[in-house]
Amino acid sequence: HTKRTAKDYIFGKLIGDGCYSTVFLAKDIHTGKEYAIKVCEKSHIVRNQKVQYIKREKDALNMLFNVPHGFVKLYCTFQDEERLYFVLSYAKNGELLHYINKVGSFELNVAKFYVAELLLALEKMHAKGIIHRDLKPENILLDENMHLQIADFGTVKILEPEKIKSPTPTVPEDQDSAVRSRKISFVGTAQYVSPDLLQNRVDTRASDLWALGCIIYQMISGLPPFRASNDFLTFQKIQKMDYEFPEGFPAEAKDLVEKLLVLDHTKRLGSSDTGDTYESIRRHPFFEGIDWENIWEQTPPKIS
Ligand SMILES: NC(=O)Nc1ccc2c(c1)=C(Cc1cc(-c3cccc(C(=O)NCCN4CCCCC4)c3)c[nH]1)C(=O)N=2
Repeated sequence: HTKRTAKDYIFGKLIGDGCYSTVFLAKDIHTGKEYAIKVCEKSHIVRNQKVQYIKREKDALNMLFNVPHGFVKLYCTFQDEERLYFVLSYAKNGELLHYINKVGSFELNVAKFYVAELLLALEKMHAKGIIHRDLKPENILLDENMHLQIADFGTVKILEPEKIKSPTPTVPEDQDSAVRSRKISFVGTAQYVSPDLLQNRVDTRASDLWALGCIIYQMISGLPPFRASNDFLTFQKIQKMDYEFPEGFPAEAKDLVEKLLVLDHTKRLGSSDTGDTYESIRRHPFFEGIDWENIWEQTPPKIS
């Protein structure tokens, strides 16, 4: 069909809001299909020097379009005088955070299921050299069948092809700075940002593995491990590894979290895995009983 414009959609409720974008539920007037349309104000993007982030988001989403499960899809983009539009999958059941807050904390079988789907999605993303850098329960969505979809690729780093296979971290220079300085102009959401990103300005796939550890902790306890009244104090807690497990936190989950929340990113579980799967994480006893080959076809356990 011809290039879409905003006139091809009926815009509905606001379903997401960020510093540089607003996400609306929208219906395609020709097909009746529902989408999430992410709208970015051009002037705001340019003024805040975020053009690179928008380009990387589109590249990452295009790289992931043919991965059948685990990610929102980018169907098309268009623009008008003032705005950029990304037509994305509508994950009808919204944010994982909503469910964690609604039930307080997940039962172990529910946490195990969603952590396994999240790990499979991370494997696909990292195998293509895409580091998300802002994984958190707000960016993890649930589709109409309650399967997981990672959203918001506005913070990604895309490794050059020659660096994709290397198990060692990427060199400190960052795509965010024009010169090969060690400054990283981007840091994710305080509660989930890795110490390596905070300290020596290196963001690698292991940064996402740190966030995975934080998300597992939060699914089971209801709150992220590192939290304080402001971001600076949160960063301090992260760098001092100042967190503890609540009474009754399941032993296997505790062991897995402790193997992911490791200050040295080269020693994090999975950091030394070289293939396209995190075998050392898949083998952990926490995942006992997970059917890795068929999980996307299974009916997710009820969140209650
Ligand atoms: N920054 C980004 O890129 N953000 C994005 C990108 C893509 C995207 C995205 C965000 C989405 C966010 C989203 C938000 C919601 C949502 C928000 C608020 C309410 C509801 C809602 O009521 N859904 C109906 C089912 N609910 C589910 C939750 C319990 C009550 C009943 C959905 C659904 N999907 C989405 O579906 N697709």
